[in-house]
Amino acid sequence: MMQPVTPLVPSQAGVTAGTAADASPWLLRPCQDTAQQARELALELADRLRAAIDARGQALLAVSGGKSPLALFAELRRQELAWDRVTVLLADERCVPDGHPDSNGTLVREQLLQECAAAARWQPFFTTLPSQPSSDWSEAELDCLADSANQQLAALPWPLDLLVLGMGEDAHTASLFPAAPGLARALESEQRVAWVRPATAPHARLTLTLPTLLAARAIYLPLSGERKRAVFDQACRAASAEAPISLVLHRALQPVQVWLAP
Ligand SMILES: O=C1O[C@H](COP(=O)(O)O)[C@@H](O)[C@H](O)[C@H]1O
Repeated sequence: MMQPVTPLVPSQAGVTAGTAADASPWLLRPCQDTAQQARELALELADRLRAAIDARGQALLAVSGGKSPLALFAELRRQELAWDRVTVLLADERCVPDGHPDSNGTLVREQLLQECAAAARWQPFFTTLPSQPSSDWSEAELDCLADSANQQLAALPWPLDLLVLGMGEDAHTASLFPAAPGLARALESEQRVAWVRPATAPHARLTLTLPTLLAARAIYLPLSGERKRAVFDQACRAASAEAPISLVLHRALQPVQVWLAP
């Protein structure tokens, strides 16, 4: 059944529910611009981390890579909280060596784990990779890498306290890419991590699986730009593996908080 498209009508708090009929509606937060989005989202994420630490003595934070989160990371790393009780990991990683310009892990270490946030514990998906480029890796090699990541991550205090997602203009989120080899397993696996080999983007990837994403205690999706807004509007209509972000929006255990900037 088609879901109604969510109108953007801010409530008094500036947050609106996604759909009245949806069991886990997303929440919309309109922002004036990306600077305000980053500033206010960082304050909210810091409050969430403090609350998790108060409740459970520690916090598990997963962040996304790509180009969008730079302003958010610059604001978040300055927030004063008990960062030494926070473990930071990625929602997804490109299978490239540490220091590569496309490495999400390098981005997080250089842009987020600085200033106050330098005290956080960093949990990478991998530390070493096969020597040839990931485009040449066999499925057995990718299985091996995902198995090793699952072992590394097994001892973390799941579920995620806080998950900050991104979204591509092809409706991928984390590294759940539409129609990609590996996607079917990443959507269903009971493991934390699976591999995906996107046809439309460089590098094989490791990604948190859909069940792992959906179980997060809080999920934020900051978006900006008309093209991403159009993709998001489409994803609101129905849950479909052709638009993996829609699976998160429609099925997350907690309403996804979507922060929309022009
Ligand atoms: O490849 C990826 O893309 C998405 C979106 O990236 P952006 O550059 O459009 O912000 C990102 O969320 C994901 O972590 C990354 O690996």
